[in-house]
Amino acid sequence: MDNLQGLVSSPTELAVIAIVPLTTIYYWYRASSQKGAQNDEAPYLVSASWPLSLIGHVRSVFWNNNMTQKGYEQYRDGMFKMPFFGQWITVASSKYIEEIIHAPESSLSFRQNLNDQLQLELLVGPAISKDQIHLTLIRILNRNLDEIYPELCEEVPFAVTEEVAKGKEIDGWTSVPAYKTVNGIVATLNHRAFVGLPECRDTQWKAAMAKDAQSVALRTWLLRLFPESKKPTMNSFLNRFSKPFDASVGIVSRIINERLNLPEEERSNDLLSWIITRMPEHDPDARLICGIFQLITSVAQETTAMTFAHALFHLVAHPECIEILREEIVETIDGGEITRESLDEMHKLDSFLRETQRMSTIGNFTLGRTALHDFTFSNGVRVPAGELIQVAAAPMHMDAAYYPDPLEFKPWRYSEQAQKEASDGASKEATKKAPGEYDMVVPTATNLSWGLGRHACPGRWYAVMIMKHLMAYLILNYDMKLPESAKGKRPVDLCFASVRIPNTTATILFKSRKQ
Ligand code: HEM
Repeated sequence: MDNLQGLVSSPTELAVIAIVPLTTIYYWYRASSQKGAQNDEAPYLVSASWPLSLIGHVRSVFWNNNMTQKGYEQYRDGMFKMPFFGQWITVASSKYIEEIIHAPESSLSFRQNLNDQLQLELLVGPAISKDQIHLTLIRILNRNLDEIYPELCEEVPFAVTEEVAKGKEIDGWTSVPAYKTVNGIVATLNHRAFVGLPECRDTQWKAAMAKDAQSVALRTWLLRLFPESKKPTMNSFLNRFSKPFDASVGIVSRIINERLNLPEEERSNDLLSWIITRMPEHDPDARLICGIFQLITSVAQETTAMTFAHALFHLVAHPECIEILREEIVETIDGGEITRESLDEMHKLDSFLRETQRMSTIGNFTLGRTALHDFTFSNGVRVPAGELIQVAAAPMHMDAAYYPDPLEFKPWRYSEQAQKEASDGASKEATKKAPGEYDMVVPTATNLSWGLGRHACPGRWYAVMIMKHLMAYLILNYDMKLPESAKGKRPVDLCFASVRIPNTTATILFKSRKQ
């Protein structure tokens, strides 16, 4: 448990971590009552016998990364079963990726898994779980990136200055808790893109959204403890005390009314307006709008903030990269401002970010699918109906079969490879087949940070745009370094359940280069 020491930054985090062992025991109890695996299912990685499997359940929460890595190495081209939140999930190796992504939704369901993880049907209703309105909205977001970009450019200096100013002055540098700072900056940027001014800078709005995100996460956690048939009753019971999105529904109602009083072409061009436009004008359901808005904001927030904070820790742990990146940025913008086009020309920056994402993949698993009926892989392994399938993404990203010197941080791994292939006549054909294969935004069969196939993250263009711009801005405008006490070492991550969370308490020192 030493990877938790010094990493808990608030009583809420402590409370959540304290609840986890109890929940784990409950999940273990529930999973132990399931019937054992049959011969045609994947082999168990750890003992499934009662009561030994409790150890496996505890390990899958606190040492999930070690456990997944062990299974990956032991069943290299195969599959194994491991405990995960009250289930025994089947974890497949890279050999089966194609079968998973090409299986129809009616047999391996992405939606069912998303619904189970987030309890969307009960908390938001069928607009997301069945009608997939979030996908329509993110498609609109992608079409509007050119319009949103200038707003983000305007917001970045404000968000960075505001968050860095909260730090402590030490010898001419400002010391800030890095992950918290990144979270604050990303939240402001997302709110600027999703709801616009003035709300994106309004502390009341941000507090309401954060409170809703927390209470919805807690409600989801609670509902997942109950069998499917009991969940609606439990949800109605909990609704007597508080309803989902209670904190923001009042503010959202006010904004809806303000916007509906404007002709459509005068409403701000943001996520909230796009949602409102898709609701019946005479009776827009503010709570439903909050639910859809909150879902998209939450998935955008956690993922982007964690990925960026990991990258920032890699940057200060490899200070030699700062000057090289700065040179590329200065040369690319050539005395002007950072633009969307210039971001496309920053190949080293792109490569640096992709390498940090490879080494610090935020989720051990990806391509999660629920088997809606018994599903049999080409190797004859059967996954029973209702069970979850995952692919071990993080171990794959550290596998020498796919990445030479996988444990070494090679920031220019992708830009150099792309350059080599472009200048190598013999491989031009291959380059043509996979344009931009090494670009950060491109999911591949060996880089699963965005998933793969038809459910690959639809928000990745937006996320990459934000992360590249923000990193370029910070490198241009700030000197950054680790405090002496870190002794040049990248702060240790918190690996909890299947998530790799950036160190929540470590600090980074910032100094404005304008002074
Ligand atoms: C660095 C940031 C991000 C990472 C690493 C990330 C990663 C992922 C991954 C791994 C998946 C699952 C893919 C699969 O299993 O095949 C996913 C799905 C999804 N992501 Fe992201 N994501 C990020 C940012 C965002 C942003 C900014 C948005 C919204 C603006 C977003 C919206 C979604 C949605 C809606 C889905 C579900 C797609 C579906 O229903 O088919 N993500 N993301």
